[in-house]
Amino acid sequence: MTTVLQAQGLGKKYGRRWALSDCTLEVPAGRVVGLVGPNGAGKSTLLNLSVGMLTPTRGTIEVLGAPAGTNQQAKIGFVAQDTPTYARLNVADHLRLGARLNPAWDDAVAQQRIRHLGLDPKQRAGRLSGGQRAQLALTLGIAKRPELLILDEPVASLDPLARREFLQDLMEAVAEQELSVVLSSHLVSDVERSCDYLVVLVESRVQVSGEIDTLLATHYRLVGPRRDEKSLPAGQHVISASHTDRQSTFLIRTDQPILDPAWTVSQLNLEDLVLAYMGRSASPQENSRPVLEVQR
Ligand SMILES: Nc1ncnc2c1ncn2[C@@H]1O[C@H](COP(=O)(O)OP(=O)(O)OP(=O)(O)O)[C@@H](O)[C@H]1O
Repeated sequence: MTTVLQAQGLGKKYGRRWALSDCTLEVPAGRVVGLVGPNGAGKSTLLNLSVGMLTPTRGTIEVLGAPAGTNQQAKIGFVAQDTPTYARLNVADHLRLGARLNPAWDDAVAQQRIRHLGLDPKQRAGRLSGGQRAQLALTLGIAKRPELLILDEPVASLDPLARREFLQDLMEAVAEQELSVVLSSHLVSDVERSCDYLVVLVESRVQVSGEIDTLLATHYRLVGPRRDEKSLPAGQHVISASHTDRQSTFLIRTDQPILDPAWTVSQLNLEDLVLAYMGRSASPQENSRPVLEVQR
């Protein structure tokens, strides 16, 4: 399997309002994918569609080679944004339930994580803190040993140390088993630390997707005398532009060497890159180039 998630013209409508519309996306297998985008971009809607919790209004979505929601439950781990647990069941009950429902359940991993987190097996989930509940839900997701683990803002409620440890656990799980991960996050630093593939979603549209190393190696900041963006060579795709009276700054994507000596050229870090693509929604009329043209 080369693709774990494939969406084509995918849309979801609530009443008259589109939560996601015309989303086209392909996620390769064996990656840790960071799904990033502003509030309301449609990330949770996309992830819920991918596990069959929602059904598309339009378009298609395939997960692990089959339409989303069709008999894939054993192969997919999903931790929703509100990290659902059963309030009246205790921690040990959750592990027992996990073992009962999941054929590939790894009890040693589950027990070890619970011990390491210092969670009391007899504590009811309803009495855990928000962060502890998130840790319990994440433990269930990892111990299930899925082929694909989908996490909707998994670390949002964790303290910084717990966040780092969780991402470390996740990377270990990825290294040990053939696991693909898609996680949404607002924290670019966490994406940088744990993901090797990036998808930026803005207003339902994939603005850019690709291997993070490749993206970083092909994006540049050009600063130099004021220029019109139309004067740039055809292979230099402008992601954002800003001008003063005498100076222009362009964030561009290109595979080719930048030969013009008028430019001071620097590479972007991941945060610059993400923010540049997130900013493209602010002026859609200027952003007339089709999104996929800037994908590799
Ligand atoms: N159940 C619902 N009913 C009506 N509108 C909804 C519902 N769920 C989501 N929406 C709308 O769909 C759009 C996309 O929401 P979604 O939760 O997918 O975004 P998101 O990218 O996950 O945002 P955030 O980063 O804030 O979690 C938003 O405008 C939201 O208001």
